[in-house]
Formats: sequence, structure tokens, C-alpha cells
Amino acid sequence: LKKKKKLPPGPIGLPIIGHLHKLGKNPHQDLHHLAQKHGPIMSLRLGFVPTIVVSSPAGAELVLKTHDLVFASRSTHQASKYISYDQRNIVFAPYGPYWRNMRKLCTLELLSNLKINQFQPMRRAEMEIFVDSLRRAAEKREIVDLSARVSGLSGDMTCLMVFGRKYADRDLDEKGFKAVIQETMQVAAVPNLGDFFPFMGVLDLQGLTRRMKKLSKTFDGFLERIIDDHVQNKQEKKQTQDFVDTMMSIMESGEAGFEFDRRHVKAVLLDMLIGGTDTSAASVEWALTELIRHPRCLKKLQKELEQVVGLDQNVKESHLDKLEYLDLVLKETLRVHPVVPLLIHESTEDCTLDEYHVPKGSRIFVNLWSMGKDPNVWQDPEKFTPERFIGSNIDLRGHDFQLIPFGSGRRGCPGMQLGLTMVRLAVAQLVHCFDWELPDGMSLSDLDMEEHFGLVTGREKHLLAIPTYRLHK
Ligand code: HEM
Repeated sequence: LKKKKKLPPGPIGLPIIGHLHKLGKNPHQDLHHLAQKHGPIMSLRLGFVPTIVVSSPAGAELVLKTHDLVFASRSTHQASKYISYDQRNIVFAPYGPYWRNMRKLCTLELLSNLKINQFQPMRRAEMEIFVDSLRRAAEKREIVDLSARVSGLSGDMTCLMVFGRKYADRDLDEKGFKAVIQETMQVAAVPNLGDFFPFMGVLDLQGLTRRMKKLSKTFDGFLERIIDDHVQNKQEKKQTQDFVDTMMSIMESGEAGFEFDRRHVKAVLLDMLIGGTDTSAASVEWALTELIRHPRCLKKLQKELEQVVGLDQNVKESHLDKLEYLDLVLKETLRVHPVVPLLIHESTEDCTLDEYHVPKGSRIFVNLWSMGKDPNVWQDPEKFTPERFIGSNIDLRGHDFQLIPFGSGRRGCPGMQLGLTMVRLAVAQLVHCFDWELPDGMSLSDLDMEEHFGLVTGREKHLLAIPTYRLHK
């Protein structure tokens, strides 16, 4: 006799909409609260889409390692259609040969250690401009919008690497370049009814699809212009090829071994922009928030920097590997604030997780945010204590499922090395060169900690603080 297969436990849903009404402004938090009641492998139904929410390290290991092949795909949704050239990018591509080829190509040609090192002088120059500008603000005792500054720095570094030059905000659109990227991320993250009820797609009741089409037109025009510029100026000898040069030469060589035209180039450029800018900026923003809130940790990191770097110079990338406390601070920051709080995958086969049945075509959420708050995994999870990692070999690179801010396995972040370099450098520099205090006599406990959910989740309110320069040079 065949036993009926049992879905994981979950709350009772409503007819048709299932559990969509349970997701509010911060779905990662809503899913966390539901999982506390229904368990670390929970089943929901979002409209017509069966959904499995995994909220424990053991569950994450089952999805990302034991059964990784089954869970390595992404669903087709409106955002992937309109803002990623019909899934021709990496982030939204379904599992298969195209994704595998394109990912391999990017890992080798754009995100390798060699390539990252080639851009080291660029990062150093940008860092100097950044510190100088903050130093001028410090002299005037200005209140600095750290969120905006850090996002500007990250955007500039990414543009230089991808396009070979910086773009002023207005070059893209009257709304501004960063605003357009941020809007795209936000529109892509809002649950779109058309994705959960196929018949609602054409109605577009929320107007999201209309907005996405408009955003994609803006991007497309911009990327076309950049590619044209590169084609026209090809004769120029450059020291370092930017990402557009590299992708165009692969396209023109015809040696990619798979279909590769301008649409593919544009889709991948967009991945690099979107994947690289906000993730790093939000990580730096949260690290600084926690350090300002915990002066003990900030001072301890400054002490380490004084010893390793010294007060007569800025932090260089060559110092980074010697900064052990910085590593602990970063782990603890990404435990409490995983900037990509939900990994979103799709299953391509029926599968059994623990004793539960997971049907083919399910949406899978791995809730990293929830895992960071689990008292079965972390002692006093609500406390920010970098020292908890002393003497533990938990690393954040995807081997230890308690802490996987970059994901793990086939779909894990291919930009991890680059992201870690940018984030460690920026956090170290901001803490080494300046002391930070909150404006208007604001007390540490007044500092707002609300999150703004998106594919990348940063602070709801910008972080404002007053810098004091502290180097002797
Ligand atoms: C602190 C910085 C970063 C963090 C925390 C981060 C985190 C992540 C996470 C959690 C994923 C999803 C994994 C999954 O779905 O299982 C991801 C995917 C991805 N990231 Fe990152 N990332 C960062 C920086 C970067 C950078 C700098 C780039 C490139 C310039 C990048 C490019 C990508 C791409 C292309 C994917 C899609 C991979 C795929 O679907 O196969 N990321 N990242």
C-alpha cells in the first residue's frame, strides 16, 4: 500500500489566495514568525504556487547541499521577464546549460581573483577621494548621510569596473542612476499578483509590470549607449579592460560556444550592477550602524587598526588579512543583518525533505534572517557580540550552514570575493580614519533599526552621523 505523501506542516490558508495575505511589508519577518509556530520546514501556498520555507541550518543544508540539484533553479516571474532580458542574466536564469555556461564565463572573466586584483588601484584611488570628502565634512562638523555616501562609493566603484568610467546620476535618467537601480530592486521584490495567479498577469492590478517595462526601457537605452561608446572607442589602449570590453570581445570572437548577443551582454552587465552595488553598500551600512551602537566594539576595532595599520596612513587592501577583529565584526553583522534575507529557489523535481514531500515546481525560501535569530543555534541571538566567533571555525563563505550570507552551493554568490573585499575595505577605512557620533545629542538607543525589505535589505532610514578625523597625517 502506498502511503500518501505528506507536505510539511503549515498554517491554514484561505481559498485561492492561500497565504499571500500573511506577507506584509517585511516578508522575511512574517515568515520567521510563522516558522516559529509551524517549524523549520514549513509549507505555504502563495496563490497557486506551492511554497516551502526553510528556517534552520539543517534544512538549508538539505536544500543547498544534499538535494542541491533539485533546488538549483529559479522561477519565471514578471520581474525576470522584463528586467533581465527574459532570464538571459545569471541571477534569474533557470537551472540548465545556459545558466551554467554564463556563470562559468563570468566567474572566470569578470569575478576572478586576477580581475579583482587588477582593479585594486582603482579602489584605492576611489577610497582616497571618499576619505578626503568626509574629512572636509568633519572639519565643518557636518552631519553626514552615511547611507548615501556609502551607496555612492559602491556605485562609483562598480561603474568603474563594469563600464570603465563613473556616471553622474543624471547620465541615465532625470531621476538619477542610483534611484533607478533602487527602484528596480524594489519593484522586483514586491510580491506581484501576476506571479501567483497566472490569469492576473495581464490585469497588472498593482501597476508593477507597467513600472518594470518603463524601468527596463530606461536601462536598455543607457546600456546601449555605453556599449556603442565602447565599440566606437575600441582603438583606445587601456590598461585594464572593463567588463563591457571583456563581454564585447567574447561576443565578437564567437567563441562563447553558446548564443551570445547584445541582449546577453546587457543582461549580465545589469547583474553586475545590481548584484554588486546595493549588497555591498547595505553590508557596510549595517556594520557601521552596529559599531556606532556598540562603542566597545568600535574602539576594539580601532585599536586593532592602530596596531596593524598605524595612525599615519589609510587602510590598504594588503592590511585586510591581518585584521582579525574586523572579520568577527563582519560575521556578526551579517548574522544579524543578512543583506539578502531570503534565498529564493525553485524545485525542478519531486523531492523528500526530512519525511516531507516537496512537489516539483515549488518555490523555496531559505530564510537566512530567521536562521540568524535562532536560539537553538546562537546563544543570546539578539545581542551583537562579535566575540562569539572567537575559537569557533564558523566561516561565512558557504561551508557552515549556520551562517551563509552569500548562499552556498551551485547558486551561491559568484561575487563573494569581490563583495568581501569592498565591504572589509570600506568598513575598516571608515572606522580607522574617523570617530563617529550621532547627531543632535541622539542617544544610542534612539537609533532607528527598521529594515527596508527588498531583494537586498538595508536600513529603512538613512544612517546619519558626525565624523571626527583621527589620523595624524
Ligand atoms: C556583500 C556583498 C554580497 C552579498 C552579501 C551577496 C549575497 C548573495 C546571495 C545571498 C546570493 C543568492 C544565493 C542563492 O540564491 O542561493 C547572491 C547571488 C548572486 N550574486 Fe551576490 N552578494 C554580494 C556581492 C556580489 C557582487 C559584488 C556581485 C558581482 C559583481 C554579485 C553577483 C551575484 C550574482 C550574479 C548572483 C546570482 C548567482 C546565481 O543565481 O547563480 N554579488 N549573492
